[in-house]
Amino acid sequence: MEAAGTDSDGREFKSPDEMWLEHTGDNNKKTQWYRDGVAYWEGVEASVNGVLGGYGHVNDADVKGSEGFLQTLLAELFVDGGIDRHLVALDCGSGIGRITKNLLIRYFNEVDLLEPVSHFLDAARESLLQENHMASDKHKATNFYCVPLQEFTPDVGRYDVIWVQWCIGHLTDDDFVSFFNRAKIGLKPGGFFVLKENLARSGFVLDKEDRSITRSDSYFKGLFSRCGLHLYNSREQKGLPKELFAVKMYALTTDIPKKVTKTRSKVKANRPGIIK
Ligand SMILES: C[S@@+](CC[C@H](N)C(=O)[O-])C[C@H]1O[C@@H](n2cnc3c(N)ncnc32)[C@H](O)[C@@H]1O
Repeated sequence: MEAAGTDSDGREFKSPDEMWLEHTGDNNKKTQWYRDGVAYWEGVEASVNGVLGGYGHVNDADVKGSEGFLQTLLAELFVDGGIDRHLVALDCGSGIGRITKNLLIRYFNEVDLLEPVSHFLDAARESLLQENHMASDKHKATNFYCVPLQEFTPDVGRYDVIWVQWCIGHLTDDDFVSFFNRAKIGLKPGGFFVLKENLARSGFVLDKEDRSITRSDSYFKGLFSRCGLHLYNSREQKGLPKELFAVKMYALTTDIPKKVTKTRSKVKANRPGIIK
């Protein structure tokens, strides 16, 4: 990966390798990088506005965009949109459980959440367990893991979908690749990843405040191929304020998937269904 990038002070780096070497080049620096990232979020209020960096009002557009993409994927990849399957998702870097609460819990029978910042995860647990109580036991938040992505290995074959949104920028390239390689074993046969992230126009932008990087589309594609992942589909998020980075959703599979064939008589039933 050779494209040049900048940091939030406008300093230029010739390549990501130059930047990674400077910030995470030995074990001490790397430990500090991850500590600083978590410390930043520990100082942020556990609210939608907090996890969205003061842009709480983009929540609805974000959820709508994600829902459209998820519906397409479920309809194309799972028989009858997965309606006859016990669907399980993992929400990575879940923050306060915004995505689980507004989207995943309606489509999946179980959702696990992974988040390294304990006051975010506590807020998620509180609001989702309340929902569990009110809803039928056919869909619920099940496990709450307080660990960072770079230290997490999922149970074998538990998940239909592993959702990774607005958190992978905290991981170095090597940890990005090893996370996805470990996480592959957590997918059921036919399961997939959704990665939803900000995009730099080219190269990368390092945010020195929260210790994260925003990668470009081609930077991501280089990493997907290092992970041995297949890019099944992608879609740009619409309706975000112009001053924000562009946002893209990627659906990634471990193999080239076969689209589910729909018979004529089943066409009507073949749409994604919300679990009731
Ligand atoms: C911008 S917030 C997004 C939260 C959530 N994904 C959402 O969209 O509402 C970034 C999240 O990444 C989490 N995070 C920071 N470092 C992480 C790491 N190493 N592994 C996993 N998550 C991390 C933060 O604690 C925070 O909850």
